[in-house]
Amino acid sequence: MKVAYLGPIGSYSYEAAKRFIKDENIDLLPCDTIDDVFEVVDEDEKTYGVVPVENSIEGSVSTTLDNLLRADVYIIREIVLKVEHYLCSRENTKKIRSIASHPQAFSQCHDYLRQNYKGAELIQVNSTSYAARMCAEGKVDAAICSLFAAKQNNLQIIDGPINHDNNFTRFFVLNKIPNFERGEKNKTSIIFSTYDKPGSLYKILAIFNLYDLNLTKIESRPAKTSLGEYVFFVDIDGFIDEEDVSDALKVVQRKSAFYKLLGSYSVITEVN
Ligand SMILES: O=C(O)C(=O)C[C@]1(C(=O)O)C=C[C@@H](O)C=C1
Repeated sequence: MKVAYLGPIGSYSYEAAKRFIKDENIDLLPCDTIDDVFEVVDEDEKTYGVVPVENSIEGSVSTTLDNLLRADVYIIREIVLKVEHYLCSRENTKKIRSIASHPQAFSQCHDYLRQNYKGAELIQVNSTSYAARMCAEGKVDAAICSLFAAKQNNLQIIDGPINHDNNFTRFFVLNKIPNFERGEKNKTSIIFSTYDKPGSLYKILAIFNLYDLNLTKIESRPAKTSLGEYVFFVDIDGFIDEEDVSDALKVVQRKSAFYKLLGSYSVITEVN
């Protein structure tokens, strides 16, 4: 068994992957992009994948949602981590003209950057740990990354945490096999689309109401078929083996133009 994650070592996805494997001696496989993580999971049922899906400040990671729509993989676990970003550099200097990080991390530090580094060039890269590596190689003046990534790359901490308060990211663990395992806190995720008729979304939502199910998230994304066509991502409080959940989903499936079960999984929340 292997666990693929958005690398290199020291990304928040790496932290989430470590929470998933606990102390077991399992190979971690760093990938350059979220697309690559989905690809390796889709190709090999022995490989698990860890991807970020949603942040409490910046919202959904659209690449992850789009891959969930496309790929033939399932969500088997959710991991929630508190995310704390630091501004790091090779030297303890205030002269910072270029800063590298992941776009999500820049957004999570938006106010700090506006107040302190308004003129700096912000260079978007694939992950915060990649940004740390670039900084160590002298390609940028600073990086926004975790303490662990800074340490891995021998960087000095200039400031931090520099993110907005209440900064949490949800990660999904993916696998090709729908090996759904219930835990203490469980969720079930689906994607559906409606027919283009008055009240069609309302009628689907009425099914969840009828079965007294709590939705923890609903989000629309372009269906990528034509402009104005959408799919809806829904997370439900509850596990697929609960009668109300499985009965409701049977009806939702019957009434939807498109339906996909993404997974039923337990949630691990680690907020330090
Ligand atoms: O760049 C990383 O370290 C990641 O794991 C990606 C990611 C994200 O895409 O949301 C993960 C957590 C943080 O919210 C910022 C970046």
